[in-house]
Amino acid sequence: MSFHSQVMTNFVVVHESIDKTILSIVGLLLVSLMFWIALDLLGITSPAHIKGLPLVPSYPILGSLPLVKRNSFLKYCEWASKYGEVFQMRLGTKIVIVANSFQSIQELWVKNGRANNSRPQSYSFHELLSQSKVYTVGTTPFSETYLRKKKFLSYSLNKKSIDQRSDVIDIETSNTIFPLFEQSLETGTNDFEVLRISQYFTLRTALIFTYGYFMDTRLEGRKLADEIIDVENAITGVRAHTSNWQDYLPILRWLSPRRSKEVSELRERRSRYLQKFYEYTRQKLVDVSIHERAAVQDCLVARVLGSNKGGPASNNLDLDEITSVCLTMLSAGLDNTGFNFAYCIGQLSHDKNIQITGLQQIKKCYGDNLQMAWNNCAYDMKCDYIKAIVKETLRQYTVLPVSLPRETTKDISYRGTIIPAGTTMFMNSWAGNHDPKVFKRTHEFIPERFLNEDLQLLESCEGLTHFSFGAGTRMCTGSYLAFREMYTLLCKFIIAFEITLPEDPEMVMERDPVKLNRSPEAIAFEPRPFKVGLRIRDQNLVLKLLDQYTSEKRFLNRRFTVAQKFESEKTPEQKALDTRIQKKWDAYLHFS
Ligand code: HEM
Repeated sequence: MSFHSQVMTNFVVVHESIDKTILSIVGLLLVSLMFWIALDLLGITSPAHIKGLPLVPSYPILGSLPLVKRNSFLKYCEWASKYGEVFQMRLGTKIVIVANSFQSIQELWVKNGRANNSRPQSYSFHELLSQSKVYTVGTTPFSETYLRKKKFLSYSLNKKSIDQRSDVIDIETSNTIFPLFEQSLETGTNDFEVLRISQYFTLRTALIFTYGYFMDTRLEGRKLADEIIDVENAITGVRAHTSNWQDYLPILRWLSPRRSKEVSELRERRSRYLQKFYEYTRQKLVDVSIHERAAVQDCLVARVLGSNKGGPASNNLDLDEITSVCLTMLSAGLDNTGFNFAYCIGQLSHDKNIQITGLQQIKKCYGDNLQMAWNNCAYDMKCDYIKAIVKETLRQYTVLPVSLPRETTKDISYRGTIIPAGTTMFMNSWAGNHDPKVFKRTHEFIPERFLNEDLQLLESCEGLTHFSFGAGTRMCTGSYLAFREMYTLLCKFIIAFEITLPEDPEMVMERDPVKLNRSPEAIAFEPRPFKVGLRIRDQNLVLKLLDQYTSEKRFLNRRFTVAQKFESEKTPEQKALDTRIQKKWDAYLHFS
């Protein structure tokens, strides 16, 4: 046999043996899969169902996962009309209950609030993203640490605390609108994208409340602001309820290393800016200059670190808990408030009448001098019509169409069925907010549905009127802040501009939140890019406001002038504190 044919023969033999090995592995996998399916169909590996609640269609092993990957809330609405307003579904190894009507949500979330008060842990979010076990307050399961963080945050975000810091909202809403004036006056531009603008606003406000950090998103702060918005936005993808299959099928965790890498990169990027801000505040607090300390003394971190005595339990928080609270402040409203506000302005660009009534009602509350209205709206929230527009935006848009998931900590008795402790529950807030039994012409944008004939808020509308902030014991802690931010920004937009459709028909906002959504697999509705026309109503008013703004800005710059303190000037106590906190951060962050 020639050398060549010898090599060929060996090659064929080796090849055949590899083929056989592959075939045997594939065969083994197939047999195992069949065996697994058989066990599953016999109910041996499938999770136990809850007796007495309708169970929706599902596949072996996967359950309903393939059916609810995109726009799950619409599938739930479809199933609710077939099987009943509350049903159970199987997601991989879990059973989940879904509530789909105004009444059933009230019953399961409000009436049974004490039993329905924890959060389930998910692999993607709690293990991959938050390896250091620092997650937001809203995703922390019910526990001692949750109660400590919640108590501190509730105190910081209650009506009284926010009322005391209305000046921040006042200034930052002006900081949002004045650049639009300037751009409009200088370049004659009318068409603007409001989404990023409102995200910058929410971020700046959160940074001041949390760290006493003033960010100029027009200039040097923009790059960092974009980084934060992008990271937080990518993280909402990781938090999606039903599109991360590895959360429900542990076997898939072995098969998705790429996802793990992406998630750990997000975690590191997030850690970097959290540390930067925390360091900023800490440095300012030990500064000898009164001005430097004054700039940060009212913020949350200052309260925790003890320079400001106000607030309960603040000294009991450890570093992980402080980080969790700060993270919550930064991330919880960023997309939610920004997306809602952008949607609201997009709606108004379609509806001139709402703007005309809005302006009339603002004048009715504050008099014809609109400068007065501009200067006061952040402090007194007097105009019910504007409140109704904000409420209708929250209801109609329902930025989290399926609210944050819950886990029961006690048994719940629901219409003859026992829902055991440890069950995961989804609130279909989209369905609750569009329940035709409660909201007539439910898919239309009608602020008047919350008002009486005199355009005053209906008494029944002072309380829980929609589920966009959730409901019950774990309802959104930042709802008052978010509402006030949206109210003030909206008042000022209506005072300043006539809001029209943009010149480019391609950029007109789609009014249906479902069609407008660019990421049907994510936890939140995220509007596709759109523009609105913003035409200045009254140039004289704008000039007066700009004048006032320039002097306010000068005042602010004086108050918060940044001056770096030299290490050599620090007292030994200040240095010791620095080292102690730095050590903790190093241990926590493991920076590359
Ligand atoms: C329009 C803006 C916002 C919307 C639509 C929104 C919506 C929600 C929803 C649906 C929940 C889950 C509630 C539940 O399980 O019943 C939640 C929880 C929470 N939100 Fe918001 N949120 C907004 C803004 C904010 C802001 C600005 C903050 C703080 C700065 C905040 C802080 C929280 C916290 C701490 C929780 C967790 C509450 C807990 O688990 O005890 N939210 N939010």
